[in-house]
Amino acid sequence: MAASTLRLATEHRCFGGTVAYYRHDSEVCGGEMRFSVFLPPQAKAGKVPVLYYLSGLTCTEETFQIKAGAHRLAAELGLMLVVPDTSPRDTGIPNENADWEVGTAAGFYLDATQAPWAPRFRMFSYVTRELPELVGRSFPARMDREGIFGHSMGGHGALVCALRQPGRYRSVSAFAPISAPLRCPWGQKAFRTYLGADVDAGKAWDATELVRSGARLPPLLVDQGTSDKFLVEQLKPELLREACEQSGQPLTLRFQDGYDHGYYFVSTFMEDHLRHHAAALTA
Ligand SMILES: N[C@@H](CCC(=O)N[C@@H](CS)C(=O)NCC(=O)O)C(=O)O
Repeated sequence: MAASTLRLATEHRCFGGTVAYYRHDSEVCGGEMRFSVFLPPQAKAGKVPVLYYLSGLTCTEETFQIKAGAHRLAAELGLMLVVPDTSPRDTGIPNENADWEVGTAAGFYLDATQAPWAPRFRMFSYVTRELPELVGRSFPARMDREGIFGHSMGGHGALVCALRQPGRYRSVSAFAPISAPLRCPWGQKAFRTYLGADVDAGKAWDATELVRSGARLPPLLVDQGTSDKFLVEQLKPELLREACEQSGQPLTLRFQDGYDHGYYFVSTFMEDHLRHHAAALTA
C-alpha cells in the first residue's frame, strides 16, 4: 500500500477551531484506519503542539470528541488533539467482534505477535509511528512537542507508548488506566490472545513491569475514581504506585471520591490533564 492519503469523513467548526474525522489506508495495520483531530484556532497561524488521546475498550475515534469536554480549553491553550480508533475494524479475522474485551475496539495499543491478529493488530506501531508521520505531513503540527494521555485501556496505552520511547513525549497522563495488565483479567486475556502464553513477552507491554525494570516517564499524572466498578479487579493503580515508588518515578496519583469509570469522570478532570500537558508542551 502506498503512503496514506487522508479521506475526510466529516468536519465541524468547534470553539473557533475544527473537529474532523478521517479515514486512510494504513500500511502498518494493513487496512483502513480511522482517527479524529481537533485543530485549535492557533493552527490557522502556525504550528501547534500535538496531544494524542488513546481511548478505552468499546470506544471509537468519536467517543472522546463527543464526551470528554476538552475543546474549549484545548482551543484556549492551543493544543491539537489527535484521537485514533481503538483497533482496526472489519479485518475479516474470525470472531473479531465476538468479545468486547479482545478484537475490535480492544487493540490494547500493542503489536500482536500471534495468529490471526499479528498482521493487523499493530496499534503501537500505528499510534507511535504511522499516525504521527501522517499528522506531521497533513496538519500544522509541532512534531517536536508531543504529549500523550488516555483512559482505561488507553491510559495504559499512553503509559506504554511513553515508557517504550524514552524522551519522545514531553508530557504523559492517564484516567483510570489498566495499571498492570499481566495481573488483571482484561490484560491477561488480551496479552494471551495477542502475544501468546509467554509472560516475559507480556512484560515488555506492561506499564508496571516497565517502570519496575527502570523505564522512565515525564512526571506522571493519574486520576482514578473511587466508585469505578473496575478499580479493584482490573485497574489496580496501587501496583503502578508501588513500582513508581520503588524506582523513583514521579507520580501524582489522585483518588477522586465517588467518581465512576465513565466520561462523567473523565470530563470532570479533563481541565487538570490539559493544563498538565500544556505546561510541558507550550513552555
Ligand atoms: N462494556 C463494558 C464497559 C466498557 C467500558 O466501560 N468502556 C469504557 C472504557 S474501558 C468507556 O469509555 N466506554 C465508553 C463510554 O463510556 O462512552 C461493560 O459492559 O461494563
